[in-house]
Amino acid sequence: MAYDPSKDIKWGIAPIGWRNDDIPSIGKDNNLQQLLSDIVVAGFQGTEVGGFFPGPDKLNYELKLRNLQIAGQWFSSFILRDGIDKASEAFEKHCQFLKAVHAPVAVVSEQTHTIQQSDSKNIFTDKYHMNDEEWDKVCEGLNHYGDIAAKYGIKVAYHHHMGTVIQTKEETDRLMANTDPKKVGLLYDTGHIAVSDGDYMSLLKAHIDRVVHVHFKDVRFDKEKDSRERGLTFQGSFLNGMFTVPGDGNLDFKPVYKELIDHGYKGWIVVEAEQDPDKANPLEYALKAKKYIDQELLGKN
Ligand SMILES: O=C1C[C@@H](O)[C@H](O)[C@@H](O)C1=O
Ligand SMILES: [Co+2]
Repeated sequence: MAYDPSKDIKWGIAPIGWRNDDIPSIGKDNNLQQLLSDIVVAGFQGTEVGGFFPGPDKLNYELKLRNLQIAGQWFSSFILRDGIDKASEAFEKHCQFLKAVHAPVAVVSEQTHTIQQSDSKNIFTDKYHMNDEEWDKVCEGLNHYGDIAAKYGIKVAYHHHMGTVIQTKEETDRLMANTDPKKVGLLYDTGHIAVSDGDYMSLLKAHIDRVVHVHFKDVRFDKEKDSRERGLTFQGSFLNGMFTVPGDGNLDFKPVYKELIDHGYKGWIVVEAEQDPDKANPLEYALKAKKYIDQELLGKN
């Protein structure tokens, strides 16, 4: 069948604008029903699973009422800390949940040594760099995850992420080179690579054939500069307004979207903007993102 982006690409928005798994106190009054109904109002087709979501039966029931789907769910991987066998047991449980909610991808991030939740480390300068032995172990473990995920009809979408062992393009290049393309796909996150490397197109162009999931996160350059100058933590930076929804910050999503469709990308594009919901009303920002996507990327009036 001919490629048709209007059918082959699904648009979602992540719960992170409503409630943040890294800081559970943020947005704690926004419940599941409120979140899912806001997503319908804003015109998205689905979301990712948040830490506060219920089990599959209740979740599937609430999704069906609103004709929404689950795109995937974050998995905090600890291959280096726990070893491949123990980490794989946890990953297999994750895949069982994803299968029960009909999600196509597992969003994987190696969290050993991460400074993402640190309340003191400078997110712009203090990340950990793996040695050769650690690199080999992570790549081996991720290939193993690929085998597990395949049993459940799910793909591994590896998330390069600020403050983690795989953050930069150089690190993502090494990961892609040392894992099996049939087992390990890439999650391309505009916001994380823009803050890490500045250039957010090269990573996409280099690995477009591995991309199985996409996060659209915009960056406010003035807030990024301020956060960098003040040496803020990851949480401090997003509470300072570093991230926002597409169309509200300084990244240009047109070449990103063009690159994806020029290469026949099939899958989800999920808007993901962590902000303080008390300052950035989640529904208002979801509507803003959808308007930008419709008008600027899809050419709708
Ligand atoms: O995909 C993501 C999941 C979050 O937990 C994370 O902190 C955020 O920055 C992100 O990109
Ligand atoms: Co992301």
